[in-house]
Amino acid sequence: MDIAAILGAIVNEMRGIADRGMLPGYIPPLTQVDPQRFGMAVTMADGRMHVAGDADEAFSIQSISKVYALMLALETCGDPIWQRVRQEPSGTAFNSIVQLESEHGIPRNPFINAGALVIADILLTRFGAEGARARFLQFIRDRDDALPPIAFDEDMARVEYESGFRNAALANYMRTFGNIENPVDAVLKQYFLQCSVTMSCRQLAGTGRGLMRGRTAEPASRHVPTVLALMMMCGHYDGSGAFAVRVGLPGKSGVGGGILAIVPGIASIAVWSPGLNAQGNSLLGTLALEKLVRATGWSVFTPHCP
Ligand SMILES: NC(=O)CC[C@H](N)C(=O)O
Repeated sequence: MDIAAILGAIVNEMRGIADRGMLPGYIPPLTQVDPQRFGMAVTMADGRMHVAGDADEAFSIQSISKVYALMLALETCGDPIWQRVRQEPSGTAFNSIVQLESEHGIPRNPFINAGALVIADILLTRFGAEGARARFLQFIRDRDDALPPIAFDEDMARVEYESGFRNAALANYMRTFGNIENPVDAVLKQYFLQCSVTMSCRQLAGTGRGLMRGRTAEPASRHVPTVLALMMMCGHYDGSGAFAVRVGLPGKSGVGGGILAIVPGIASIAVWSPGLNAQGNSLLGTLALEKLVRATGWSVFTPHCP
């Protein structure tokens, strides 16, 4: 299968599409990004990397960071984290507050904002403020040591901190149920820093290698199947069902327009197109993944031999 040719064709097709979705107006720096940008990268289990379009341009990974935060929390704090965040799809927007009241401050899953705030709180309790920042960044860097340095975008984190009233409300509300242990301020700072990490598609696909669990990959974490199951069910918020139907891969989106998708045992895929659909997921990113999966037969719901 000629993955490079498939990616090249998809990039060409995407260039010609006029409706590129909406930029997220509530995070001002993200409205400055050129919606014409489009990149894709695929890392295969044998280590080969294929890239196309703007695959080396760094973008804000935003909620894709929730995957790494969850993995770090699972690997360092283990299954007790599931007492504070559940494993169920929410069916609500990424920043929704409605379920928290009737569900006593326990978020549905770690990929909606409320759940990710709890995970940030867990990391803060475990490592302290300085330690949690450092461990988080190191954890991503350790996913692929061939990568150029990955960093926080401190300006992005500050802007979100100054205007993130909804996230502040979520954290304060959960604190009233005792499900946030640290000062809300510190939790928000940790969460926004995590969201602010910038990476290119090439880097993002590289950091997904551990989730792909290719035959040549390093020993996989026992938590990988859990993380992939949650990505499939919850990785696109109230668009997760449609994403599973259209693409058929565990994936995680961010409002920066990136999506990380995993073909277990076969490939780690990153796509970036800044315009979003109504659920806040990359409009063309989703379409491109649909096309890639159709061309390769990589949906986990399609029988295939690696
Ligand atoms: N879906 C997302 O990427 C949301 C992340 C963003 N930092 C927020 O908290 O709103």
